Amino acid sequence: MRNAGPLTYRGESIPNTTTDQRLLDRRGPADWVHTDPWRVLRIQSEFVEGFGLLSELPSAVSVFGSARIRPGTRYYDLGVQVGAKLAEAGYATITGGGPGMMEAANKGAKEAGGLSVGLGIELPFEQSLNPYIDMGMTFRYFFVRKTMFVKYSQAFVVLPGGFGTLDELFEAATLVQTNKVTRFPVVLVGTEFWGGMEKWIRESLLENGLIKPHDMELVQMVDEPGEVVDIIKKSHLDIARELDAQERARTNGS
Ligand SMILES: CC(C)=CCNc1ncnc2c1ncn2[C@@H]1O[C@H](COP(=O)(O)O)[C@@H](O)[C@H]1O
Repeated sequence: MRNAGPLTYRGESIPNTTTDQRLLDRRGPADWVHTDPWRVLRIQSEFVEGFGLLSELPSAVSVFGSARIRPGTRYYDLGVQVGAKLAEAGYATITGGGPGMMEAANKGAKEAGGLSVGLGIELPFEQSLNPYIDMGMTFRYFFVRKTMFVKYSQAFVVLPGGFGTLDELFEAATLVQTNKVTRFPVVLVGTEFWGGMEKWIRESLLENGLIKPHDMELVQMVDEPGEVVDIIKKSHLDIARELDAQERARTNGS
């Protein structure tokens, strides 16, 4: 008889090698490393690592913005202030971990004593997580990384940025619009920067009936870092009250 892990073999069914021998004794062809079934395992391991890193994170806000804005500019300073205000309000700051506005928000958060998190992405050119990150992970897959931003933060703040930032903004807007996430504030910072887009959304999307009037309220726009935090705090307070009322109604009803 032979036990192979949970399996039992007897008589002629007993294999002539052990599982360890089959694993360790031969190399075999390596083509499977480049196949989708193997990639699925890698994708799975990214979810496992990401959930492991972030599942005990305190309340957090994801901050998005351009990778290209340099230190010493007014937008960079705005990013630093946003990170600092979030830290002062007790929120961890999660960014894409890269340079520019991501670095600015991480810097502000860290220097104000908050928890600063960076979720980087593997890119075709060399790049490392910015130096203001307390906890970080670099992802291979954009879609795994995006899940982490949504799952482990309670609000999105969007600073000036390009295609990457727009992608993150509209993903959030779509998730809220389709009720995939509920009660999730999305705040744009910089009326001068975002005002043109809001006008276009109103004139082209709303007026052609491509979005509903209340969809315009899914995203709020402000200038001051303090206002960003006020909106998020108010929204979270409203949610807490609503959950409390639901709980009281449930216990009264039972
Ligand atoms: C200098 C350079 C281009 C570095 C790129 N390095 C990056 N590192 C991490 N996240 C990034 C990077 N580029 C884009 N992203 C993601 O896309 C957004 C910025 O893209 P963009 O610069 O607005 O379009 C960020 O919020 C971030 O989540």
